Amino acid sequence: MIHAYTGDAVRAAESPVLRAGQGEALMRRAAWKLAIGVVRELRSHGPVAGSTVAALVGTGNNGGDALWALSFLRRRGVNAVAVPTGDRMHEVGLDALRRAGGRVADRIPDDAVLLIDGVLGTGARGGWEPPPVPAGITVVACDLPSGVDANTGEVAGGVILADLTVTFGALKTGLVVGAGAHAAGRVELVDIGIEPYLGEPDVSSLERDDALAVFAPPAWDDHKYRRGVLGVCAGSEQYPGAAVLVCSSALASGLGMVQYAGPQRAANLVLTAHPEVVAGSGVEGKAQAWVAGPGLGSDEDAQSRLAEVVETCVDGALPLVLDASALGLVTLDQLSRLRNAGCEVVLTPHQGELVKLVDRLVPDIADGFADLAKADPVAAARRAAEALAVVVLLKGSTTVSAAPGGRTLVQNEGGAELATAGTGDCLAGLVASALARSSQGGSVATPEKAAAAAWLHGTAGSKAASGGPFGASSVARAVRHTLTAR
Ligand SMILES: NC(=O)C1=CN([C@@H]2O[C@H](COP(=O)(O)OP(=O)(O)OC[C@H]3O[C@@H](n4cnc5c(N)ncnc54)[C@H](O)[C@@H]3O)[C@@H](O)[C@H]2O)[C@@H](O)CC1
Ligand SMILES: Nc1ncnc2c1ncn2[C@@H]1O[C@H](COP(=O)(O)OP(=O)(O)O)[C@@H](O)[C@H]1O
Repeated sequence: MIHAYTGDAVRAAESPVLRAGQGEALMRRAAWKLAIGVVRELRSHGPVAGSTVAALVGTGNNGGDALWALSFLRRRGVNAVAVPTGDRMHEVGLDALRRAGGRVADRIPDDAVLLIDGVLGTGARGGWEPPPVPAGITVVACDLPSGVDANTGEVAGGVILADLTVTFGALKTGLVVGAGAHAAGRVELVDIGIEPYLGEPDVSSLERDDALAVFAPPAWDDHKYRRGVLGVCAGSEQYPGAAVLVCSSALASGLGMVQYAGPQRAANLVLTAHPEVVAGSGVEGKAQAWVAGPGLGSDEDAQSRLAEVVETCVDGALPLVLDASALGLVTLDQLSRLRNAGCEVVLTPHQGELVKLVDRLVPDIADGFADLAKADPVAAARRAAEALAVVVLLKGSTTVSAAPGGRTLVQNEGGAELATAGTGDCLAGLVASALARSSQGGSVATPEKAAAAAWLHGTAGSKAASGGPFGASSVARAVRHTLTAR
């Protein structure tokens, strides 16, 4: 598990160290590690000594770090050039650079091979427009890319895209969410001694082993009813393929049985692709969890199919994943009955679906919610989870799993290749599989199960993408290979 903290929390953790008069020592420690990162980058492209490294230097301590790092690089024979972006620079850092033989210039030299971005760090406030950055130059961001909000990952104005971000003391939430995660490139966390003062993380990310533990292989004495039986209420005359995608990904993730409930045409397609699925038109059977929604449509038939699944889950206190069409149909009454029955409920909207859902079901928080969902998906997922009292898995370039009052997880495994029709259906099948598998016990919390599915989905998406452009069926296929590469 990886943990990240808001920029504000990291600044708060720094204050006891600052109060103890250790501010300059902290900065030098950070800058030393930044310089090591820069040397490694330089080495991977060519010689260190004799190369020119420039730094864009802002007015605060982020600029101070960059100036100190340049002074250390100067000692390795690097031509170190500070380019101020404001009307002042950190005095002690500037003095260190000058003493080491570095210089100040008003523009990035033409022969610079690497640029340190030391303009803005956790002290950035509001939008910002970056100065021009030469095309193709390697960029190493100091603490976080300038233009990224350390608390949320929002990029409100311009941003300097980094190849590598060397971040100090703790991962910031802004480095693991949305535009900030994209801008940061590779992220290297370095210890500077503030770690004991950090409190609870703001968000966490599951790593491979955490996710694979949720999708563990069967025990030697398992039988099919112990490996999880999933009921699938998806597909319609109009959208039969969604049913196949949900079943394909669920089967590929390893379950004891998949039961399909839906119209004949969709059932035929499911059975053609997967004869092992038990198909019928109703919900009777041995399902231990249900997924409802992909390709369901919004007509009366869709409503009554959803209602039937909800009643089945309420009666048996079964876990339920609501996706796609079901998000536009489910009522507050159904959600509260599911909660009261003790069902695990996970909603899996993308941004647009979440905004509509909130508009329809919790108008009290709808004002400004669309802007919030865009700027701060973590806050939006948390607010919706809180208001609806269920787990919300908000899909996007970063997928956020939020529980009311619980831990928030963010997963970034998949790339934009996943933005293709039907991949959401595959994810719904995986989330439901995680719930069905654990319906026989286990101690993993619901948001973690949803995040494990997002990990598996994103990793399978990246695997599929390595073979070229793909459609959603390839994601379902890649799920098996992701799990076998344990
Ligand atoms: N938190 C920590 O433990 C440590 C922090 N350090 C560094 O200190 C940084 C924070 O330093 P500061 O608090 O000085 O903040 P920053 O250096 O991030 O930014 C503050 C400066 O930028 C200006 N500024 C803010 N928003 C702006 C905008 N939108 N447009 C133009 N100018 C803007 C402010 O007026 C101020 O001069 C961290 O990111 C990190 O690089 C390190 O020195 C080591 C330890
Ligand atoms: N830019 C992106 N980067 C990474 N993953 C993405 C991106 N865009 C979409 N995805 C992922 O692709 C899936 C799309 O799901 P969804 O929007 O429900 O599509 P559909 O309904 O067509 O299946 C989600 O898992 C989402 O997280």
